[in-house]
Amino acid sequence: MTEENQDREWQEEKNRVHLVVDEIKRKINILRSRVSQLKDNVLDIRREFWDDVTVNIEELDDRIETEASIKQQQEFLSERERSHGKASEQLETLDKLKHSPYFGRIDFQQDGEDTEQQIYIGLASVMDENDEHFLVYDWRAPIASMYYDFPPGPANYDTVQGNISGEINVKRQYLIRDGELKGMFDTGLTIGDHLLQSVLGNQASTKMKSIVATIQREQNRIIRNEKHKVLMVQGVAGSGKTSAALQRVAYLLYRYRETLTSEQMVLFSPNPLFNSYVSTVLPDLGEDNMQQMTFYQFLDSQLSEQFQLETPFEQMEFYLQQNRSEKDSLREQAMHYKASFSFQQMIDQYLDQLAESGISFRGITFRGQMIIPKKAIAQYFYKTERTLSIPDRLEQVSNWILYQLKKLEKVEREKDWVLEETELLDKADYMDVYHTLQEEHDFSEDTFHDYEREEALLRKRVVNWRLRPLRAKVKQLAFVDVLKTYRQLFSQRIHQDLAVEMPDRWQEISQMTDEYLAQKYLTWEDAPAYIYFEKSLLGFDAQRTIQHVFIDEAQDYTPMQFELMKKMYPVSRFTMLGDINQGIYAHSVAEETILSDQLPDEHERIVLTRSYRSTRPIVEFTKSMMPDGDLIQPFEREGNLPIVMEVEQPEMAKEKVIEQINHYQEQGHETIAIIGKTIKECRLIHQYLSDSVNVELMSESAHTFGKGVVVIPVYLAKGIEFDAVILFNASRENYQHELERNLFYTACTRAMHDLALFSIGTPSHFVDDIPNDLYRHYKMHEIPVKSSE
Ligand SMILES: Nc1ncnc2c1ncn2[C@@H]1O[C@H](COP(=O)(O)OP(=O)(O)OP(=O)(O)O)[C@@H](O)[C@H]1O
Repeated sequence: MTEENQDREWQEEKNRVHLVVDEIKRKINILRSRVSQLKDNVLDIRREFWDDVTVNIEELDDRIETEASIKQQQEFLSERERSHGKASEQLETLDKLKHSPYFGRIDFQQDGEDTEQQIYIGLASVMDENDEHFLVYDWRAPIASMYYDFPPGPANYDTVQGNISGEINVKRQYLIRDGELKGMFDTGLTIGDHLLQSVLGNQASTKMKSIVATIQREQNRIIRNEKHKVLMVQGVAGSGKTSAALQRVAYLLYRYRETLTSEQMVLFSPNPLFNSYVSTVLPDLGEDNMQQMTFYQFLDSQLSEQFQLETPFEQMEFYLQQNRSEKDSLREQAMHYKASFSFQQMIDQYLDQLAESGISFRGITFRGQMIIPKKAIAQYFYKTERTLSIPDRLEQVSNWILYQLKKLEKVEREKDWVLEETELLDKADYMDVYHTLQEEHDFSEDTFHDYEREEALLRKRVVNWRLRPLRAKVKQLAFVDVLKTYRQLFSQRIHQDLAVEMPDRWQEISQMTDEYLAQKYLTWEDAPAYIYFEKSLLGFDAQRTIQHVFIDEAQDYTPMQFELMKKMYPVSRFTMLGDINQGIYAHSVAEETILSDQLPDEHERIVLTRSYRSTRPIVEFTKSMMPDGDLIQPFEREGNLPIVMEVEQPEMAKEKVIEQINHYQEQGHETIAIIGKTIKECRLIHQYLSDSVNVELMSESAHTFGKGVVVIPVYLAKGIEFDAVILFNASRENYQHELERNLFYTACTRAMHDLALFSIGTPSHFVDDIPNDLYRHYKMHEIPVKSSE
């Protein structure tokens, strides 16, 4: 293109930006007055709510009419509120678009058509003044997918009517800030190395950013995938798994906007810090956040008050402790076994046995008296139809018990204690009884036996009131002693009959498990198993409204945990994202995880190998420590070589770390993480540094982090990134086991621009695997000061 043409084109594009921004501003003005009108409307309706309702409660007909009138008024108010909410959201989106209305363009010539279409792509659609043509297409529109999927040349996209093919003649990126065109580039194969370079070169933020302008083709496959019930993504560190997952949520909310809402989606995240880290992405995209929770919160909500539940981080701290006792190593073995598929099979087989015999029941007592002994309940249960599931059979038992309670109720009403307790009834009960009597009079005109009738009604109330909690418990199937039944699994008698693989020291493991259960303490490895067992026995209270479940850091989930989720969310689709190299729980190294497992369901697997987060030197360094590291490709972004600094003792490390922090801050790094292996180590680091540097300690309870320097254990830094990372003690002593390799790798891959490893003593052998030219190695010796005599 000649320079003159270039200038002309630049001017045209500049003018177009102004034109679109002007149209957006015009729309904002109209919308603003509509929003304020709707707001006044809503306030007026609320203020005058009762004026417009006909209230008359004298007669039955009047009451019905009053109710209808209230309902009508309520519906009118809700409709206005909804319209106001919708218009306010549109206004917010337009406010964003006014600064940057679009970021991309493709010129597409559809096969068989004469004219080409210019498709401008932005955060949301904008129509022209007459609502006839798109000035901007939403990035999620079907036609916009070609922007992410194809370089200039032949291209196609799917629509509801079928696939449409043609030719992309121009593919262009724009940088528009404050409503002004700042730059534009014609792009080739990948979307704007230019733009991506500049985005990735920015400082890390304490909140995750949206990537719509630079989504890569392989990420787009994740975002728009709709074929399979289970989508599984194995992506290397920093490959954009979380980013793609969040854009996918936004995509689905757009694609199914008539039927899907953010409340019907759940994201399982690794820790509460991560929750807040990603919380701004969807609102930035103009969508509401989906539900977010950790698996711990999920389990905790299921266990209610029954148990004390160990957190995954407590388990991790246990696992990482240096000096282990004999009992500790037994628990370690138990942790592996309980994460295995064999253990799930053991539970399933045990459940099969329980269908024949062995469930422990609780007898039903009323006022201290046994009314239905557990033996009778067991007998009734084991007489029910065996082809039915256990939960269905228990439902039958529940109905039978409720029927017995009904019979009992009649007998109890006549007893003396009931009369005594009528005095305990409150005023409202007496009033109710009085009204009932009055109504009865209205109908029968029979005032005879008033006193007896009142007493009978009061007696009925007392017994009903006393039986109510019992009935509720029966409905909850509390007559099944789940814990006792589960504990039987760990008694020798039961497991002898099970045809599953047992670990070497099963007997000791059983005993240990039983001891924990007796204390109502659930270790992290026991909790999913217990809930799986409980729900299989009593029935899953399935959440059928949830349509999509996203599991981030999926490599840390066991098949049993996944099984639980599938049963809790039976109609949901699953998107699972993880990295086998970042498995940091004991089981994720040795046992099956949902990423390594062959999923029985129909699923699609997408592999991401390009890492965007870190500079090329950091990726080259980190990938060299992983066995399959060759598969990891860095995005070409230059930077400093990582540093490995070996010091003799902690005092020296402290001094050097402070120097390094200062150096990073001078370079303009705003978020710096000093990563430790355990919280214990982090507390020590914090103590070392806090009198010289402003540092914040992040513990399990942390929900947000700010700019500055933080000290954080690896497991809480998961999924998050920082401008610079300092690994405090990368020594051989501290990092040696295979599980620790993953921790080590996860810590190092949190760095965007700079990475420094400090080692007190010889560095970990994971560093030995890295070629020397990929880092700078310093060894600091203390120079003995000669004392002058
Ligand atoms: N297409 C993209 N355009 C711009 N930035 C991107 C893109 N893909 C990823 N990134 C950036 O790369 C970084 C890593 O992304 P993200 O956290 O989503 O990766 P991840 O695979 O979930 O990482 P990890 O597993 O290591 O936690 C983020 O800063 C993200 O903004």
